[in-house]
Amino acid sequence: MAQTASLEILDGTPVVAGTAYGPVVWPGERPTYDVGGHPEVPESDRGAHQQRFADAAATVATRLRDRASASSGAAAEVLVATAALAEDRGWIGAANAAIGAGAPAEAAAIAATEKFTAMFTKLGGLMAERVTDLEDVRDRVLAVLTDTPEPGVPQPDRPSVLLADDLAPADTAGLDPAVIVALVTRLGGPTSHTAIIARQLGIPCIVAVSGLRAVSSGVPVLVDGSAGTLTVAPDETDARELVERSARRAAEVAGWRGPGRTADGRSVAVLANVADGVSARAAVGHPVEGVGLFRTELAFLDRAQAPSVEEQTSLYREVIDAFGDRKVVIRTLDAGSDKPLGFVAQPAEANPALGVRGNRIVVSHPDIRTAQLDAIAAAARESGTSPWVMAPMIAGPADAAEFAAEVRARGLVAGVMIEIPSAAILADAVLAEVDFVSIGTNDLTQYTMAADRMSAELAALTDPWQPAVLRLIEMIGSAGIRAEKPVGVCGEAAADPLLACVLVGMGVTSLSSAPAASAAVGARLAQVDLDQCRAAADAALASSDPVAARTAAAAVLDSGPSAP
Ligand SMILES: C=C(OP(=O)(O)O)C(=O)O
Repeated sequence: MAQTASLEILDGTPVVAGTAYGPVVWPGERPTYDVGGHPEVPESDRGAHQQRFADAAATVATRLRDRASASSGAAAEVLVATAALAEDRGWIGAANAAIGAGAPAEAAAIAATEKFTAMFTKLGGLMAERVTDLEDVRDRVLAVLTDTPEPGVPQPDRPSVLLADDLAPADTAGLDPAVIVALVTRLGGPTSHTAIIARQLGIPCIVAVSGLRAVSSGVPVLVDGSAGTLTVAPDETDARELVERSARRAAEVAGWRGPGRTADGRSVAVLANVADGVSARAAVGHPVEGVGLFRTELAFLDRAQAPSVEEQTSLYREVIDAFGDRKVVIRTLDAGSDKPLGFVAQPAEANPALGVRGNRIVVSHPDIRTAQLDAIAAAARESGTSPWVMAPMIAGPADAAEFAAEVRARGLVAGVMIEIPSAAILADAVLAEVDFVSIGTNDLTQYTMAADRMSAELAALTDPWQPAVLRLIEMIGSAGIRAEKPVGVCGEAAADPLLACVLVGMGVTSLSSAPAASAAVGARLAQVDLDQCRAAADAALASSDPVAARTAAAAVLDSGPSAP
């Protein structure tokens, strides 16, 4: 818990952006049952207890399904999944076994749940996040068995902030965003059901906040879903102003249609990352100006045989056709490491992220790259367009020159990803060999920080705001300015509106990310001018850690466009 002169600020993991202010409400008490306080059930009554348990579980499942029918989207899916837990054969079987050994139905519900939650917790990750769901089912069954009210979230009489240890899907799915203006939980991760439904409802949300239990019902709090902070008893006028500012920003994002440019008119293409024709056609519905990264390997992950040139041509046509004459950047297969391809036979590697990955397969499988470039060239000819083509995992100018020669021999525009620190350090020499570069910040961060991008434990290290990563990006951006060649970013960093402005200040000319992020990025860029972006980049670069870099950049960017 951070503490300023008079304010307590709790930190957590940000899940849904937005700012909200209101008094705290906590969910009501869950039903209790004293397991030890009941005698063993005589054998003759055990059948009746098994029936009571089965009826109670069926009642809970039916109620959850009825609520699912009255909901939609993720909320409905989550409620159906929770109903299925109430009917789970393994869980019911464990309860029947406990009753068979003499436990009353109530104690059996508790024992069966304990057995499964222990197992889920041991498995960790997504399974561990299902513990809350099963405990909720248990409490609902207990409520039916003990004839007490169903547990759940209170209905406050004014807009309030809901705090909880964790919320069961059935609680979250029924929330009214007009009454519950923010959600903050002590437990849970960004993929928990609380998080999924908060996203669907658009309720600002933070999870994994320690110290939350010390905040009592009725205390006013300010929730910042972007920063992941909860401020206890803030100044009311300041808090309301921050909420209004956040609402204005949300409206600007909703209304942003592109094209990407700063307030003073510097064009920055806002592009989409896609995986195939389906995702490309979906991306067209967002305010994007084209495709900045077509991850071609994702279409072939389950294939044992290499796709033919014809099949590839038609896949590439689908993406090109979705965008008409707009820009499309196609990346050659990024095979290996976390994306192994069955048709790229590779001996087992002790350390695949540092192994034969991406463009490096050309040494052992030159025919695969040749076929892919031929297919891209055919798609370009057939569509009468000129897609840009780039290779992943390029270590330096020699790799870049070899790849560019192959691409240009087919009349296509040649570029490379910069995601290995060596290529960033040699950015001038790399740019001399190609027409453009695109920075893969996910891998650049992984390789710069020597931290596996898949590791939740190392999340603080795999943060693209790490000053060392920013320094490398700045080196690439400056090299692009000197070479007068485009420098894009196509990693997740391009989806962070604040970081996007910093990247532009470093010389980045296009930003490509999940299409859903495009409006927030474009709207933020439209609020700042290029000098501000440069000043924000300088402020971030002068910082010694990622949190300080973000704070310093935000201070510059939030100060409004610089004077003309
Ligand atoms: C865009 C990138 O590539 P990948 O597909 O490996 O995320 C990156 O590394 O930033």
